[in-house]
Amino acid sequence: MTQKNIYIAYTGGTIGMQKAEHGFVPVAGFLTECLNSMPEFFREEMPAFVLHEYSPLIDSSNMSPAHWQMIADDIEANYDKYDGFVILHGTDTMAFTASALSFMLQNLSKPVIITGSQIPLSELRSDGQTNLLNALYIAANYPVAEVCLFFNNKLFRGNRTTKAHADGFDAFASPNFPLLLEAGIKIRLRAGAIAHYTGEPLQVTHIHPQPIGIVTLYPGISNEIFRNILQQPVKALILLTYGVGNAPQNPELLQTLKQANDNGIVLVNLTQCRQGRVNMGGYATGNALAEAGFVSGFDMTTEAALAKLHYLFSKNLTVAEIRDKMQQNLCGELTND
Ligand SMILES: NC(=O)C[C@H](N)C(=O)O
Repeated sequence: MTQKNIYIAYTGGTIGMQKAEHGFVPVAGFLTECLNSMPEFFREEMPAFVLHEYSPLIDSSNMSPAHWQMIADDIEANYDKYDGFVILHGTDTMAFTASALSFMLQNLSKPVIITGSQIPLSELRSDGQTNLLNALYIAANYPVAEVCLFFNNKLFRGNRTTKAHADGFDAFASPNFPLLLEAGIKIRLRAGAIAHYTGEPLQVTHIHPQPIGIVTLYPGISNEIFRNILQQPVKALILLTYGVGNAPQNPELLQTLKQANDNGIVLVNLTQCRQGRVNMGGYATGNALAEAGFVSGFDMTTEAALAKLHYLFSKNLTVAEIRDKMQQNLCGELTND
């Protein structure tokens, strides 16, 4: 069997960091040096790989849509030369990048796996080696052709993930979608499907940063907050509602929201619960939001909804089309049936 060849796009994050005066920071060249000193990465069962280090390397708290574009363009430029792609990324905004790339990279017939670590690769007890080693091995041997996130022995659908633990190794969760694959003593495919070549070329959508508001409801929230956030140039509001999509039936608040909708702002209802989905027909308090113009985000994560809005607003679509597509399942990001 010919050895597979994997492209690693190294954007930064804890995995390649070193301790500095004010805390951990990424250091150019350091990760390659660490990897070269670890024979496990060069065993014959492992795929060949090249590592492309970005400059500057960043803590993922500094990620922006321009970086998502840089990663998507990098994959596109190297797409035909490699069997799969691993993106090394900080954990803080990994779920946002995974979600954005899932919309930006259409017709994938090769795996794109994002991973990183909670402890730098060079430190004692690092989770970086397991995460990267497995991501490379899975990209070569279990090529699930979608944007995935690998962490703590679990392969997730990228646009279903959220960072769920600030300082544990089990840092990611996919509350509304099963694992694609589990790496125990045996590697077992769960909801993931192994890639088959579709013949369709990769299609990359260019996205532009969009002004989008996100508000979490809480008892007593004032209408002033909404009036402020719904000013120009905001194009969409994600409201993190109670339970299955409920909000207080405050006439002034509902009028502010309805006015925003009439002004062409896309209003998306997501639940602030960790798991489950929005059903605005469940209670009068949810129905009032539907009447004000809210569309249901069903069981999307906030990360996926935000990335999807960026994606849709970057295409030449009308507001009505965007509202419509927010409720459709475009690439496995939501369940609406
Ligand atoms: N574990 C990590 O990678 C956290 C780091 N602050 C980052 O997101 O880049």
